Amino acid sequence: MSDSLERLYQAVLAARDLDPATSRTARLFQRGPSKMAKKLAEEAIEVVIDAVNGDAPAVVRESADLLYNLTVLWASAGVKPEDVWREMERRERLQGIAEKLPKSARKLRQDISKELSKAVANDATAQPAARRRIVALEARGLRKRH
Ligand SMILES: N=c1c2ncn([C@@H]3O[C@H](COP(=O)(O)OP(=O)(O)OP(=O)(O)O)[C@@H](O)[C@H]3O)c2ncn1[C@@H]1O[C@H](COP(=O)(O)O)[C@@H](O)[C@H]1O
Repeated sequence: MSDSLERLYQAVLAARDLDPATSRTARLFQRGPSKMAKKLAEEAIEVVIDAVNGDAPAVVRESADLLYNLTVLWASAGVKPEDVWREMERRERLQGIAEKLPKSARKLRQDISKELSKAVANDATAQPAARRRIVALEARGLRKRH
């Protein structure tokens, strides 16, 4: 799939400067990111409607339109397909690591990050409770890295 999207992305880049009268892509670039975003959102809704209606062939067609409009928006935003593949691979690795963590450790890390982000969100100095929560976490043997 990534090959097809990469070829489409290159075709979109090539069409960007064509005559808007004959190239939809050139017309989208001429009309700018808000028009691109509107078209992408419309296509996403069309995919949803066809999926809810159980119309698989229509989902296929609208998904192709959706991916086309997404690559146009990527090009406009300066995003390359490989940027997205890299992010997906990063998440895959994270998921892999998370799955390897023992449940207790993973749950504990989730508790810690929740507590610490709460403490950061509030003004920790003015919120003694937040400090107490962090101290409590430290007491559970989770020393800050120095
Ligand atoms: N992959 C696509 C592609 N997929 C979908 N579309 C267009 O996107 C539209 C999406 O369906 P819509 O129902 O929203 O379109 P519509 O009914 O015409 O509605 P409006 O957008 O006109 O309001 C369709 O009209 C398709 O023509 C595409 N247009 C171009 N490409 C490729 O983009 C490259 C550049 O082509 P040009 O834009 O024609 O230069 C080429 O490689 C093309 O194959």
